[in-house]
Amino acid sequence: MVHVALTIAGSDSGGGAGIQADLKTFQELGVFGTSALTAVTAQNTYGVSAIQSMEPSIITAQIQAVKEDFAVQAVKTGMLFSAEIIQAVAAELRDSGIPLVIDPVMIAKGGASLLRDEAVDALKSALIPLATVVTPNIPEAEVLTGLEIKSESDIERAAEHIMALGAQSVVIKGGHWKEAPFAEDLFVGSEGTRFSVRSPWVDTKDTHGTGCTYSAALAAFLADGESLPEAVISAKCFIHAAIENGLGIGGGHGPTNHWAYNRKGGNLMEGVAVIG
Ligand SMILES: Nc1ncnc2c1ncn2[C@@H]1O[C@H](COP(=O)(O)OP(=O)(O)OP(=O)(O)O)[C@@H](O)[C@H]1O
Ligand SMILES: Cc1ncc(CO)c(N)n1
Repeated sequence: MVHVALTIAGSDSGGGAGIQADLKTFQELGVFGTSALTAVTAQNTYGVSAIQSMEPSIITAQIQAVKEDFAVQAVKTGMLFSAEIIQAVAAELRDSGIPLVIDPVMIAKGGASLLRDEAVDALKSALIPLATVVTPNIPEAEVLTGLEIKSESDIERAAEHIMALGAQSVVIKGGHWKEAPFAEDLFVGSEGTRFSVRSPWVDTKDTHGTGCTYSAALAAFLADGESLPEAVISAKCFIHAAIENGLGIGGGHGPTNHWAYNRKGGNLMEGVAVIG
């Protein structure tokens, strides 16, 4: 039977990030995509020009409508914007028993804020404790932990800190740490599981929506029954193929190529290595 995943995220009119990236990723991975829209952004590859968030009650209603009808096998959250929205989403996900990927989206590539400053506390206290896995980039990990991340040991410390907030596991994505020799993500799970997944850097400006696409792929592989460590590795393979085969559309930070993984053929792990 087909597996069902739910994304709770904002709309990116430019189609490279947000709910559009999530649904394209689910589709490519053979998972039936459902959605609860948290906000509408007017956005393209240059940046965000307007944001309108949804009323929490309509977000709750969307999640309930999906949950009442489908056996959802994985949920991911993206842009949540306000503390009220985070509380509404957390109330629907608490005790659901469904694997939950939290991408703690804060700032768009062009600098626009997708999460109000005062919502960070709600994210930490209400949502992160429900997470199967949290997937911050390095600036997001700094905001969540209050730590300054300058080295590999800082990344490890930040991961432990996020686990201490109650998350079952964390992936700290290395896409913003350009001085590192590889684009390397650290996974830390329960019972001491810890490894890194790395790929060569792709020299491109077309990285709009990499985090959304990555976390959607992670949710899709979980919905499909992969174990968490397997899904972390598979999601890296998906995003690496998507970045490596950029589409060259849009004048700013262009979107990634959601078709690339399926069109790759041969060894899907090519270019990706697991360390530790
Ligand atoms: N230039 C690159 N080359 C190869 N891999 C990359 C590159 N940039 C990012 N990645 C990988 O893409 C994934 C997403 O990481 P990143 O840190 O860019 O997320 P993000 O900042 O949340 O993305 P966004 O905010 O654009 O949605 C990670 O697996 C990271 O290692
Ligand atoms: C709607 C939306 N969600 C997430 C991101 C982060 O990439 C974005 N740019 N736009």
